Amino acid sequence: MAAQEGQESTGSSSSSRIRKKPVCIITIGMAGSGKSTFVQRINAHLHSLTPPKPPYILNLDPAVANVPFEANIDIRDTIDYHEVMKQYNLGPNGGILTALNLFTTKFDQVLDLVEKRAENVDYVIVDTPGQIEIFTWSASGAIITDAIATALPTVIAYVVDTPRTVAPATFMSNMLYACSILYKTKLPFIVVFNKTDAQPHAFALEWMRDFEVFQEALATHQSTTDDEGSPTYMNSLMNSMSLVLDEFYKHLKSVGVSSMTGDGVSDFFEAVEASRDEYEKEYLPELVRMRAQRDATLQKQKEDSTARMLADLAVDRANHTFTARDRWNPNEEEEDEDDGGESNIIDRSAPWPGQYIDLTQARRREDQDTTWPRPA
Ligand SMILES: Nc1nc2c(ncn2[C@@H]2O[C@H](COP(=O)(O)OP(=O)(O)OP(=O)(O)O)[C@@H](O)[C@H]2O)c(=O)[nH]1
Repeated sequence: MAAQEGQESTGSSSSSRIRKKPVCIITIGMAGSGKSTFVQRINAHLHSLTPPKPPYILNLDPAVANVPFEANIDIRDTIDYHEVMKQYNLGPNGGILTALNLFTTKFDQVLDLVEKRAENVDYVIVDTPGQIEIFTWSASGAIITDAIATALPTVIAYVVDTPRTVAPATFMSNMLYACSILYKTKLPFIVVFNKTDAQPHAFALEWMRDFEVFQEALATHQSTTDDEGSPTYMNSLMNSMSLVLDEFYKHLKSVGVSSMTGDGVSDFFEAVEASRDEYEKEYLPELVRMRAQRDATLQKQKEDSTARMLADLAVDRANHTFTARDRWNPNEEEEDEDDGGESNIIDRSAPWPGQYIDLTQARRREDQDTTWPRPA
């Protein structure tokens, strides 16, 4: 409801005369933290609003057997994870990574579909693979995140299994991981302490607010001195880390949610709306600056290679054999790398006017003899 109110209350402002772009929520978290249940909960929340605001959902987990929500685009419709494992002779993690790599090659089509729907939805939700590192530390994860963040205001929802982080050392490891993702993506970041019905997250907020309380908790959980009475290496390390994290916590939004009961979901959407502003004020200008820098570098490279090519041509002109061989022949057929605009990403939702969706492609059929391209 908060999100809805947030949108309506700004409805009269001059900036909102142009329709706001949807916010993309990328859900990341350790295996079993409750990502899919969380996505289903926020999906249900958006459907329950008046009027309902159904989101556009992307499932990027090729290995998941069942998802509790109806995804609009599902990686499993395009990539058969078991087939990838078989053909490339891979284990489960290699299979998920290769499936994600293959899907990334089609991500421009996904973005096209998302952008077509941007007029009609307020939120795009992305569920990521269960093995967190496959998304956060792979080239394809970075490409997908960057592509989405360039097209839409984007926020990372980092889902934490609260009952499993009550031990200070585990809590700190989880927060260090969150910190690494924040610095890698540089996107607005919300820590979602999930499963608060099983374990309230007040302890986590207290540890994040006051590092001395956290250090006390550390001291009670493990011995802080060795046999000679000096602080143990682990103790010193964790104390220093907690000081580093103290800075990180200052820039962090955190909410407690129960994906089971729905408790805290409104707080989450308030944090999302605040993150949209953060994206527009901080991330977008930085993105524009980096893009301008990249364009300038590319332009410089282009000018350098043009200069080199002209110099080479000057040398070649002295040699008539090369000149004759390299002359452009208009009758020669050019190699066409375009696939003719053929699309094989499936949008499961109702087609919009003019859009043809071949539902026979919605599931890979047993009789299809697909040969995946070998990885380079
Ligand atoms: N008590 C409680 N259990 C939850 C909550 N959210 C998720 N769970 C449970 O946590 C388990 C894992 O949930 P999933 O949604 O499958 O987690 P996931 O992160 O998507 O799992 P992977 O995709 O395998 O990484 C399931 O048994 C859920 O029922 C919650 O808010 N409260």
